[in-house]
Amino acid sequence: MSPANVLAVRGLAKSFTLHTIDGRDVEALRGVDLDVAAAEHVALAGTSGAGKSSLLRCVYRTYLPSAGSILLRTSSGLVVDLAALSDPEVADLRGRELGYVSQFLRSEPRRSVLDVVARAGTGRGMDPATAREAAAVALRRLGIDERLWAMHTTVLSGGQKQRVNLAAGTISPPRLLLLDEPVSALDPANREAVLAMIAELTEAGVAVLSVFHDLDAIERLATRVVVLDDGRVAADGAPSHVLPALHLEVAR
Ligand SMILES: Nc1ncnc2c1ncn2[C@@H]1O[C@H](COP(=O)(O)OP(=O)(O)OP(=O)(O)O)[C@@H](O)[C@H]1O
Repeated sequence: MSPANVLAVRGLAKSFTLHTIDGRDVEALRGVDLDVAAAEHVALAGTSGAGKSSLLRCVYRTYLPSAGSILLRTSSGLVVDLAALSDPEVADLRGRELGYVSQFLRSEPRRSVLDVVARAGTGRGMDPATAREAAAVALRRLGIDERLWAMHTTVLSGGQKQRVNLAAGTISPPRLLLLDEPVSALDPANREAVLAMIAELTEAGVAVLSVFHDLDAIERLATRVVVLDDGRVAADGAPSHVLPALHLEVAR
């Protein structure tokens, strides 16, 4: 693994057996190689079903890969293979090294907005008072009105849930941030605020691997674009090289 890389994925494969439909296998990933360095934002692109979300979920180890390695260089310089770690080892790394923000907030009944974000902070080793302060900063930053902080997350709108999710996922910047459609439910002003925050995280040295459906967000944030096609890497290069072809595909 090159010393510059935070993440090095090699030969990653993931298949699903559809037990309820004649037991057939779906191959979501068929041998993906991909690197992400510190302060680099790699955006995954490709048509629906190409394997983008499956790749993020394998890296976060929501999915156990079928084959291949997912090497992560931790803050201490140690290189670990996420594909081979036990669940408790992965859970430990999730707190300190890996952040994952999807488009959906896991609704936690009877837990307030401030609690949900502060708990993400204590999960990353902050003491409770510091975590509440950091949660307040993150919520303000993402434009969540203070009147909502005591409310249960279940009553929030889709866009509010998405921003609470982002506040929790970035309360203390992880080494590798995985983003799956983080602005899909946001109005233009909040979308701008979130895109600016993501750009700042990259500038601060966080390695980002993302999925955005809109090419404008990719154009603004990505330092590199990796195009997946049917579970394989079809292109990997600078946005200025890869995006024109994607624009043409969208226009078709
Ligand atoms: N949990 C699962 N069980 C069975 N099949 C799955 C599962 N997750 C993904 N797949 C299949 O894997 C393939 C890749 O799906 P994936 O969600 O990774 O694609 P994607 O590129 O993120 O698509 P989209 O842009 O529509 O979100 C698809 O054929 C999908 O049906």
